[in-house]
Amino acid sequence: MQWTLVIPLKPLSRAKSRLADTAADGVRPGLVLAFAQDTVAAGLACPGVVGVVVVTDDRRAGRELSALGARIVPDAPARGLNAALAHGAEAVRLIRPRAAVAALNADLPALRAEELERVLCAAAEFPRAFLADAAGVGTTLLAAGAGRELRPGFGPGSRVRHRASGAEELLLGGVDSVRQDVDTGDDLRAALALGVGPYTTAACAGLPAPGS
Ligand SMILES: Nc1nc2c(ncn2[C@@H]2O[C@H](COP(=O)(O)OP(=O)(O)OP(=O)(O)O)[C@@H](O)[C@H]2O)c(=O)[nH]1
Ligand SMILES: C=C(OP(=O)(O)O)C(=O)O
Repeated sequence: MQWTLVIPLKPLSRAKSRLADTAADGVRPGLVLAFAQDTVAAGLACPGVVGVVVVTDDRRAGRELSALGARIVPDAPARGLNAALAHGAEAVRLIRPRAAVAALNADLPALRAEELERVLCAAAEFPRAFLADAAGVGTTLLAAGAGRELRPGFGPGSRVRHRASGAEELLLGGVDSVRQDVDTGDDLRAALALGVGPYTTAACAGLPAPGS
């Protein structure tokens, strides 16, 4: 199965507020952009991925991520994360009505293409499927096969919501890079331990050691 990823991204100046202790206001937007660049680059490097759509109103992010090969869709609904994801999936299916779509957070700086490939192969066995985040309470990926509505229920505690929605939980091991979202300084330290991509490596060079 060939997947189109739908990646939501808040305006950089407002994103990742929980990283304020780790990255000051002046540098946090660049760090958030770097997370998104590493996420998009790994997504595009995944053999099962035919395209990446980023739903964002941020002009700088739009420019940089489209230079990597993503298609940028404005966050026209402006009604939060799940409305943005539903809108992105619709934009994909206006062009390819039978597209399989997978929503993926933009904060996965350690994402590895081969691990994403394993998750998408597993998701292809079900009409809808999701992967829980490293903390075990949220979700990093929600997939919907051809002809299936995405029905995103992201946000705090989304793991139980996605399970209750009938999506299959993917209980795979060895896909830590797909689970490791970064909300806090501790998350960033965990992602650095897994090994982050080149954009985040460069953006972290000027930061104090996370958690110090
Ligand atoms: N397009 C769009 N993306 C969103 C919106 N809200 C959240 N996101 C993105 O959804 C993903 C998951 O959101 P969070 O992990 O809560 O990120 P965040 O809102 O930047 O983080 P905090 O400020 O710490 O809550 C990230 O990629 C965000 O950039 C929204 O209203 N529109
Ligand atoms: C968006 C989510 O949560 P967080 O803000 O913790 O990344 C989620 O897990 O659905």
